[in-house]
Formats: sequence, structure tokens, C-alpha cells
Amino acid sequence: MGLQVIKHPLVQHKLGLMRKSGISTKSFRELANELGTLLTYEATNDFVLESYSIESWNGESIQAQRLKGKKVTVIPILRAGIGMLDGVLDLIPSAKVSVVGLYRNEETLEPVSYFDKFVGDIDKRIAVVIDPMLATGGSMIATLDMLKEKGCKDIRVLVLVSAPEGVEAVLEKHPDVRIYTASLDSHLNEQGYIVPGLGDAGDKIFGTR
Ligand SMILES: O=P(O)(O)OC[C@H]1O[C@H](OP(=O)(O)OP(=O)(O)O)[C@H](O)[C@@H]1O
Ligand SMILES: O=c1cc[nH]c(=O)[nH]1
Ligand SMILES: [Mg+2]
Repeated sequence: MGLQVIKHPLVQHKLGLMRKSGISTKSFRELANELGTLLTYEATNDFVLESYSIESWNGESIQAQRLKGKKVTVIPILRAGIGMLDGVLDLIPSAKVSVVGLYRNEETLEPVSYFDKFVGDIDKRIAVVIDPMLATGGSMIATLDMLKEKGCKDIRVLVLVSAPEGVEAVLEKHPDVRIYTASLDSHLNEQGYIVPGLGDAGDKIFGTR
């Protein structure tokens, strides 16, 4: 399905604000959620509708539209994914939340799993994975492997900033997944950080830097 870079002016403006050095935890958190909302808007534009009858304000019976079909589970990758969660739930308030806990080993850059909790009917839901950063792709691939093992078929990934190396790795292993991102950045540095990137998104959201 591939990669979609969301070029919307509001997305690009907010991402620019997030890249500034010295940004406060409060501002970084607010912008991560706002971008979570905007990426959700784009990633749901093919959701299926059905018509149904309602009685309108003047007593007439009219046709309205409502969402039909599969429900959603949102999967934040801990910790940093939590920073986008409220923004996503603003648009899909009835979504169930599954959680994947992973951190990246600083030397090997390999993902280390420490927690997961999935909703029971996850195989019947559209899965929306959220994480601000897609760097080597290791954390995302590990998450997608878990979701596929649980039977997920329709999986969408929302990331604020992605690196070409990570996107290529994810799509090579999981070509059926759709990735929505605010930016495809230049490259990874020697420590595996995205350039120009955002720095350590988890630390900035939780104030641990
Ligand atoms: O594509 P990758 O090379 O796997 O790197 C990306 C991962 O690294 C960051 O998490 P981190 O390990 O810093 O954990 P945190 O969210 O707890 O800070 C980020 O939020 C992604 O989950
Ligand atoms: O640039 C990066 C890479 C991984 N994790 C981050 O938080 N930032
Ligand atoms: Mg981190």
C-alpha cells in the first residue's frame, strides 16, 4: 500500500514548530496530539459509510450517513506513541486501545519488548499504529509482526517523522501496510537518530530529557 506524506499546510506548519530547539514539553506534547488528529483525518478518508433514516429538526424523515463496518483499535508504541493518542481519539472516540511496549537498545538499535496488551477482538478491527518516530523501522516491524500474528488485516501506521531507511525496511517486510507521515526526512545519523528529525521524541513528550 505504501507511504503517504501529508503535505497539508497545517501539518507542515506544526511539524516545523516541533523541530525548533528548546521547545517546551507542553508545546511538543500539544503539537504531537494535534498532528495525531490531522494524520488520523487523512488515514480514515476511505472508511465506509451507509445511509440510514433519521427524523430531522422539522419532523421530516431524511437520509443521513454513518460509519459502517469494522471498528478501530489504536495501538500506541510505548512510550512516545502515547503522545499522539489523545489527538487520535479526538476523531475516533469509540476506538479501543491496544498497547505495545518497546524500547530501542541504544547500542544495537534493536527493539526490546517489555509489555503488550491487545483488545480481544483485534483481528476484526482496523489497526491504527501510532508512534512519532520511524527510524530504523525495527520497533514498527516488531509491532506489525505482533499484529499480523493476532490476525490483523487492515493496518495503518501514523508517524510524525520517518527515515527512508525505516520506511524501506517496513514496506519490504509488510508491503500491505499503509504509512501516513508528516515528513520523510533525509537520513539516520550514526546513533540511529533521524536527521533533521525531532531528537528523542519520548524524552520530549515525557519531559525526561
Ligand atoms: O525505528 P526504530 O529504530 O525502532 O526507532 C524508533 C523508536 O524509537 C523511539 O522509541 P524509544 O526506543 O526511544 O522508546 P521511548 O518511546 O520509550 O522513548 C520511537 O518512539 C520509536 O518507538
Ligand atoms: O530520531 C529518533 C530516532 C528514534 N527515536 C527517537 O525518539 N528519535
Ligand atoms: Mg525515546
